[in-house]
Amino acid sequence: MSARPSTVWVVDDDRSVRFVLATALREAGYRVDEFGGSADALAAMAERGAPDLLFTDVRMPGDGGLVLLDKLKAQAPQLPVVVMSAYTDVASTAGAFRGGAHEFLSKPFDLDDAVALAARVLEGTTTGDEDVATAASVSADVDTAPTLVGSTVAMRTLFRAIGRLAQAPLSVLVTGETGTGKELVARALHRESPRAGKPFVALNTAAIPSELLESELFGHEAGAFTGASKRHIGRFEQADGGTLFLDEIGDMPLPLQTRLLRVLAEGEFFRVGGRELIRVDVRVIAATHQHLELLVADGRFRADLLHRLDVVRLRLPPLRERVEDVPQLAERFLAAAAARFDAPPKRFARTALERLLAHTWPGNVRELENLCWRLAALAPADTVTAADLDAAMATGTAVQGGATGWEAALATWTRAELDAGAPGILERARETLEGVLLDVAMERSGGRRSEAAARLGLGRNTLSRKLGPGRTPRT
Ligand SMILES: Nc1ncnc2c1ncn2[C@@H]1O[C@H](COP(=O)(O)OP(=O)(O)OP(=O)(O)O)[C@@H](O)[C@H]1O
Repeated sequence: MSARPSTVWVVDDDRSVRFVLATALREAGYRVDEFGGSADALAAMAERGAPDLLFTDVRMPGDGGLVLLDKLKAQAPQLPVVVMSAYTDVASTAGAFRGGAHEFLSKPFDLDDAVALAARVLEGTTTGDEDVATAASVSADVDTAPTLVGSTVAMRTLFRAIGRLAQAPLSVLVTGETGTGKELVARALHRESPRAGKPFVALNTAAIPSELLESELFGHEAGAFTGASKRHIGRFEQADGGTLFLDEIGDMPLPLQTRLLRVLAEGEFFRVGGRELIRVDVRVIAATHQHLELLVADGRFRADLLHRLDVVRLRLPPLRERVEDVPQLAERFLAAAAARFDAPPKRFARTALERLLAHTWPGNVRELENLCWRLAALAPADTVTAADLDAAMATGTAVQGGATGWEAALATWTRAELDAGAPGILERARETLEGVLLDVAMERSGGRRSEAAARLGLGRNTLSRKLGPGRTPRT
């Protein structure tokens, strides 16, 4: 530290936060002033000039921290400002970075981290993000895509990175297992970027036959190949001015990788069969669940393309590494399902929640989301029990192809019925299921209705009604 101790200001309406942070900073040798709100800080600045560093809370009576940030940046553009907030979602962090924040500190924070951050900023050793942080201002959100949920350290760190990266026109490679939210991250990067008003175009490389991929990406002219009756505008052109999300990039055939690399380097291309040179301004975000370095070593992915796409890498942790986020995610999904079904949201019983936390989530967030939608539709009561959960998980496994026994048979039957466009599938399935249960229970109870009813957990009258006077057993 230089001879003159650096001055640090702490602006927060919460006296205890202010006190502990100021004390820790003083102990580290800084000259610290505390302010209970934006107005006091601005008045002090008018009087004695800017400090070397300023920490500010976001939500405060009067002007909030982001308005303060705006005013500070107008008066002292070089002043590094650290924004502190308990609101760590992408929109808040991106809002802070857009306003020119130097860093974002999630509350509650570790005091040592805050002091270390102050030291890094004051010694000018933060990562050179200043240019990024003070870059372009942006229009309001236009995309209403679902927001990323998560409050584990891993996710907060990710949100901060998204907030920061959204402002820079860099290529980003998003890695993570299937269903971890890679596309959602790409959408958030777009939504918070200066490109938000322009298109976000997604293309799943693995889902398109390789012979069609080139024209899907770059378009074609009429007559370019058999079946090309009309001109087709490719995804690159559709995304002009905006963001192109290339999912499963590891599945792109090698010849197309070569072409993509050239387009990325030159920013221009010909449509398939075309003569007009097309120029586009597109930010590319690629995603993969594969280990691209291994594909490179195998000769299946171009190293130079990897370098071009991988300017910044965001890794999405699998859900099993952040199970603390499961309850919050589940609540979000149950609420979304309830809104769709126009019903009150269901809640999890404690035992059900414990089961969710113990599960390993091979399908990650998508698996949890699907499970919640099934529960919202199928669990009978407002509270989801562990038994409801077991039943819904078994169905899920059947659907994902890992089931054995009757769930697998049911899944096969359902597929066949759906493919055949058969009507009333659920009703027929219910009737069949119930019929089998009743018949087998009667068989095992030697035809005694009261016993069969008791063993099934039904009232005797209900069973009688369901069996009817002359019903023929199915088994
Ligand atoms: N953190 C999150 N908060 C809320 N929803 C999420 C989150 N992560 C994922 N989801 C939801 O889970 C589903 C799967 O996410 P997404 O499609 O982004 O995953 P992905 O990693 O791109 O999957 P794949 O590799 O299979 O394409 C989506 O419906 C998405 O909205």
